[in-house]
Amino acid sequence: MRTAAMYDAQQAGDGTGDRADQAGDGPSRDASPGIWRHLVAPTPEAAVAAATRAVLLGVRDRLAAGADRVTVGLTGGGAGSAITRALGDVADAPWDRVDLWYGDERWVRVDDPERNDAVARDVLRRHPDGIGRARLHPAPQPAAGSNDPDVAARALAADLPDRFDVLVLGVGPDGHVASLFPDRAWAVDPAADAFAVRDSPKPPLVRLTVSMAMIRRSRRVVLVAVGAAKAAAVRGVLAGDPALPAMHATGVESTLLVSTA
Ligand SMILES: O=C1O[C@H](COP(=O)(O)O)[C@@H](O)[C@H](O)[C@H]1O
Repeated sequence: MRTAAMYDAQQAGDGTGDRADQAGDGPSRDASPGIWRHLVAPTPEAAVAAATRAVLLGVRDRLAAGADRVTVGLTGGGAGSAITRALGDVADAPWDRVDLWYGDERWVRVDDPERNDAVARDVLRRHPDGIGRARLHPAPQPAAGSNDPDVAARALAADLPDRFDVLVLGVGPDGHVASLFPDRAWAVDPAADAFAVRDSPKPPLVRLTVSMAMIRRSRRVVLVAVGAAKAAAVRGVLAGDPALPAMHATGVESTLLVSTA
């Protein structure tokens, strides 16, 4: 069985230039009214710290603007998990006014360590007086009697906020964000806020993901691309390669790409 790590290793050797013909009909980055910024961090740790600060700033700014609660989307993967752990180390944030979701989830049982939200559940449990006061909204899991990912995606869509105030998205080596992969149908249903992916090139095959439309309604998007394996994807995003989902992942107010290359 191919694992997610094997997939990443294979992707690290891939260029992205040969995908220009996959452009599809998704929205272009230029269409976004948001401000787009790229921060090159000297180390992975610095990248995680910068992304973590951006999330906290987004939470504080939203509350300062008068919101009762703040909606935050987290991401799985290496850097995403490190950001979630770093957020857990921040005790003095207004966590009791924060709702947390994941931008995508693997279609596995909630006790499976492959779940993206396994990290958040662990972090919330460890910090009951800090981030443990936030409300985590787990995506549906396969269960006896409700094993249809399409039904689950509709339930997820119904549980999602109107928009994320802050959405963190890891960038895969192939330029994927959430579970929206290049060469896959990530732009076909712009009306859906979430849908099921049944042919993920990165295991597991079946996932639930927010849509590009949902991503692009976010107030602030923080894209994180850490490590040499992501360098080609970062170059592609900077070059505006429309085949890369990450290139389209912009926020309404701002978009920050944090990378190490
Ligand atoms: O499978 C996934 O991969 C991406 C990127 O992960 P990374 O380890 O390459 O940073 C992640 O953002 C997504 O949530 C996850 O499901």
